Formats: sequence, C-alpha cells, structure tokens
Amino acid sequence: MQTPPTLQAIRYQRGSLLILDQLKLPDETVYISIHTADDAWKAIHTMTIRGAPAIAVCGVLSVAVELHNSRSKFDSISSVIQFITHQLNYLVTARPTAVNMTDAAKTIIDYLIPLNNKQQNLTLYIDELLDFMEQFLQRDLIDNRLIGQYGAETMCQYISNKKKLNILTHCNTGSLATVGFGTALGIIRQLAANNVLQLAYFTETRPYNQGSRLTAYELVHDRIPHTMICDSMAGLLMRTQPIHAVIVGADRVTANGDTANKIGTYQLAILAKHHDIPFYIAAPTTSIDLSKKSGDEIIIEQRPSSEMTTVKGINLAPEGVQVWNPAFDVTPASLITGIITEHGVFKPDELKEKLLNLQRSLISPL
Ligand SMILES: CSC[C@H]1O[C@H](OP(=O)(O)O)[C@H](O)[C@@H]1O
Repeated sequence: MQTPPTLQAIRYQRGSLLILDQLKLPDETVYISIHTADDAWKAIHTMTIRGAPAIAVCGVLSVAVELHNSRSKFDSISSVIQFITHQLNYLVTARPTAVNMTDAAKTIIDYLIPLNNKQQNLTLYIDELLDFMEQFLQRDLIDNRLIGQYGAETMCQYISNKKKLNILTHCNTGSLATVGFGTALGIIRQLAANNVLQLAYFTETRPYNQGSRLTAYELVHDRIPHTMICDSMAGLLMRTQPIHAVIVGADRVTANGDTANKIGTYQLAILAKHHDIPFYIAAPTTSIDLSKKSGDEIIIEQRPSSEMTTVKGINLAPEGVQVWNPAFDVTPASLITGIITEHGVFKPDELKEKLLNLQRSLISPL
C-alpha cells in the first residue's frame, strides 16, 4: 500500500468520505462530509474540491459511500447496476473539461455486468463492487509516485555543472488536486527530495488563485524552496532567470497531444517556446482522452463572473462589469516537449500509439 501524503484533499474509509474545503484555504483547514453523489456533484461544481484526479476519486467514493450506507434499499443486483450507472453519469456533468471523472465512470460502468456474471449474490456483489471502486484511491497514489519518479529522471537531463533546477509551474497540481503527492507538483516534490531543486516558481493563477491559495499552502507546508509570481510576471522571469523547465498539469490530453489545462497555460507554453525552455505536461493516463482527435473538440468550462470580480466576497471590480471567464485553455502539441505519465514520458506525436500498446498489455487498469 502506498502511504498517503500528510496533506489530504480526501479522507476515506468504507461508509465515510471527508473532503478538505478548498474554498476556505489557506485560512481555515475544514473537512466536510460527503454522503451522496449529489453532495459530491455540488462540491465539485463549486470547486470546493477541484483538480482533475481528485474530482474523479471524490465522485467515485461518493457513490461508494452512498451505496454502502443505503444497502437495504436495493432488492436486486440490477437495481444496484441502475443506481451506480445513474449516479456516475450524473457526476460527469459537474464540470465538463477534465476527463478523469468520465474515464472513471466508464471504467466502473463497464465492470458492472462482468462482475454480475461472476457474482449473483446481492450482498457479495455490493462488497466486491466497493472493493473495486476503492481501488481508484490507491491507483491515484501509485500514479502520482510513478509520475514523480519519471518526471524527476527526465528533469536530470537539464542539470549542468552540478547546478540545481529552477522549475516554473502553474495552478495547483499537488496533494490538493490529487489523492497522492501530485502530478507536476509531485515532480517538484521528488526533485526536492532528491536534493536537486533550487527553486519552485509558481504563478498565483488568477482568477481562482489555485497558486497563491493552494500551491503556496503545499510548498510552505513541505518547506520546499519556492517563489510565487503574478501570472503577468512569467515572461520577465523566463527572460531574466535560469528556468530549466516549465511543468504543468492537465485536465484533458487528446490523441494528438493537445492539452487542456488551467487558463494561462497556453501563454506559458508560448513564452517557454520563445525562450527555448522545455515545456512538460504531467498527468496520469486517466487524463488522456483518445476519443478526442485534437484540442478543438474539448469543451472549455466558463466559470461565474463573480470568481473574477470578487475575492472572498470583496469586490475587485464595479458591479455590472462585463467579464469573460474561461477556466481552461488548450496548448497545442507543437508547444509541448513531453507528456510525463505513470507509464513513462511520451512525445505528443507518439502518445496515441504508445497508449494503445499499453492498454493491450494491461489486463485491467485497476
Ligand atoms: C492534477 S490537477 C489537473 C488540473 O486541474 C486544475 O483545474 P481546476 O483547479 O479548475 O480543477 C488545473 O487545471 C490542473 O492543472
């Protein structure tokens, strides 16, 4: 079993699911109970919990908790299958851009009938289904550990004259966006653990401030050397400081390697190209959607204007101001050096072939 991080977005045991209220960070550390898929849908939609992998694990475990605690209402396995299918498909609608919840829902729904073919006893069917759903938590822990290792190995090629590495990242991709140590921030953690990190630069990440509220919280908590910048400072930073690589997360990577990620990622990729700085995506293969040929097919979530015009209820702009608030943008594969996954590092143009070979070699992703 992988040991979970000390900072946990999700706390779970059979019958009980707690999530860290990320809207209250960094001032308050408050865990709230999730009893049903409806509770999880609201928490995901309001970004009380966010981060593509964490969203998927929260969604799956909310259905597991609801199933376990309301066993008596099911009189047949077909009623369980109907319930699970409905709840998972409902959770997919909470946020449209990240693919992880969709991927998790499909994996579980595809498992329901084969499990019934093996198990016709209702009680034992529910127990075995819960065992399967709970594996999503452990898988994320393992994925994060492997992404950290592959990412740290990849970054070593940029170490010269025994100097340590300066890495720039965006948004929050750590323990508050996953169940483990994170994706891009998990690599930064691994570099720090390997004693080869000079500084982790990170952006505030307006307008939701995942950087200043969440990434800062994690790096201060872990005592990792860091410097926070405003999003608008990224160009000057790359022109004046030795940035060895930019590493960011992903919400959905398409078959050609185009990547949807937090708004502001695209311009970081353009700046990195201009300054000849390697630009990496770090994401589990559950964030890769081979059904989408390119980033043009990705739905970009539009968030409420209040998330841009206010901070903790304080107005930053006059009432009635018109805003545009896309939560993500798409970075074309041509600007991406590599995609760091739990199965290794892939160039964008080899991603589909490598992944299809992987799926053929895997008996089951779980
Ligand atoms: C490893 S988290 C992936 C991804 O999710 C974040 O978006 P949000 O905070 O809106 O859920 C951000 O785009 C991260 O890169």
